Amino acid sequence: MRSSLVPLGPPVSQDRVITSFPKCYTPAACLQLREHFHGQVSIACQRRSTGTVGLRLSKVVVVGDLYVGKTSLIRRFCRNVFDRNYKATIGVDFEIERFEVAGIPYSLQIWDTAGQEKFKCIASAYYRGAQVIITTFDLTDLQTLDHTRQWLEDALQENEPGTCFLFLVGTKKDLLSGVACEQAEVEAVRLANEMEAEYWSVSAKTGENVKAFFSRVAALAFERSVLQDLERRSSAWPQEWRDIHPRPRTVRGPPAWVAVSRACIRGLCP
Ligand SMILES: Nc1nc2c(ncn2[C@@H]2O[C@H](COP(=O)(O)OP(=O)(O)OP(=O)(O)O)[C@@H](O)[C@H]2O)c(=O)[nH]1
Ligand SMILES: [Mg+2]
Repeated sequence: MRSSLVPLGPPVSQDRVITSFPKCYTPAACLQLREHFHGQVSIACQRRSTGTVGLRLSKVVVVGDLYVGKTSLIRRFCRNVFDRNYKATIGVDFEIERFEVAGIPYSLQIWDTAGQEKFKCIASAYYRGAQVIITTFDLTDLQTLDHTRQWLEDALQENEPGTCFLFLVGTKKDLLSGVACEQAEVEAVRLANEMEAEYWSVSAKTGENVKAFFSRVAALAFERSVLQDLERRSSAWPQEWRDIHPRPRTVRGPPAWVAVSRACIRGLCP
């Protein structure tokens, strides 16, 4: 069903509509194995009770060494183009990508940062407030994988602990044969687990896994945004109502405090 909450601009294109929870790349390095939305999120979406989630932009920051293919990955996803010529990113750039997730409009603001050392101080000023950090490396150059720890550390430093989803992405998958790719992936999966990140291999040149990857990012970020919104709204209940009616673990029907407030409006409360 199309959402009635689309706030701005033309309708979301059909290939940005996410109805079922996208699968991970490999269960060996996966942020969550569920293949459906969290129960509370599904119910909130069905009821169109997702608060301001549809009106906000969730920030995604892409970091990694120069030349690993950050810009190419973002341009493949957002514009469906690939340029074989290298043009270094100077500082930062961003794209806004609109989705519809479980019937609710949802937007990602995807920040492309410079990998060159001389631009790092400009780029790092934009790490703050990230909901998702995507750390990238080149599958054909495992030195760039070694550097991902530092990139991640720098990005995490600007954010509150535990507030970001982390992804580790190997780029240029088209340049590796089956066995070489598998070997690189074993290393990467090991590191992803240490980082508590989800692992993906992609190719901006062929487009392999690019849409699946960003759909996964959007679905996970959306789900967390809705859960946070539900949490925020329920913790905004007046304290005395929360004492009498503890927050329900699952949203079935209007929450308890709605019934209480309706009763109060009708003059039935003490
Ligand atoms: N074969 C192949 N080449 C790629 C792929 N992705 C990027 N490239 C090439 O790798 C080079 C660097 O790509 P960019 O996307 O500009 O790299 P970047 O990480 O944004 O670099 P900085 O902006 O300097 O940090 C370019 O020549 C791209 O054409 C890919 O998936 N396959
Ligand atoms: Mg770039």
